[in-house]
Amino acid sequence: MATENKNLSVYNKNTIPNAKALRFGIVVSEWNAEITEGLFDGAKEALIDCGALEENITRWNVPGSFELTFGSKKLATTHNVDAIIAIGSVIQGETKHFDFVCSATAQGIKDLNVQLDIPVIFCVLTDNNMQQARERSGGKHGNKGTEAAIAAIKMATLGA
Ligand SMILES: Nc1c(NC[C@H](O)[C@H](O)[C@H](O)CO)[nH]c(=O)[nH]c1=O
Ligand SMILES: CC(=O)[C@@H](O)COP(=O)(O)O
Repeated sequence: MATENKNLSVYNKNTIPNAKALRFGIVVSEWNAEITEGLFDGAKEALIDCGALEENITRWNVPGSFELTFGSKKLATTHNVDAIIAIGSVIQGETKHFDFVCSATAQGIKDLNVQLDIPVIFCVLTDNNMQQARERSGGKHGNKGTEAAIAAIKMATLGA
């Protein structure tokens, strides 16, 4: 199912564990800040709506999506968190750089999920244009930050 046919912000709290005892790290890329701030707001709002305490949410900023891997690894190895949400917005430009940034970021975050003992949630939009990014960070398709927060809670409590 494509995002076109799904609202990223819809969730059923009855199916989600309470997050009161959980600690979260959120690493936010500064590229396309209009988009990444919207994703961050959606993620933070959903975490708190599901019981997380604001003081248990640690935010770090990194320059771009490519740096999300290092930032997430450093946060995970220096702070006691139960899950990390890596937030970025990559938008196609004139060159192939988009392809390399998207691939490296996805592979890097995937690798962290193999190497670390906590989940790192891939909250990186990879859009053809700004309109698509706006539609997925609080627009008509909802907010991928919300979706990522729910995934973080579910993965942090997996098997509990
Ligand atoms: N064009 C975008 C970038 N590019 C920057 C890279 O992510 C990286 O910071 C740079 O190559 C230095 O290592 N980053 C985004 O997050 N979004 C873009 O659209
Ligand atoms: C994803 C990018 O790095 C891209 O926005 C950079 O733009 P360009 O390909 O025009 O240099």
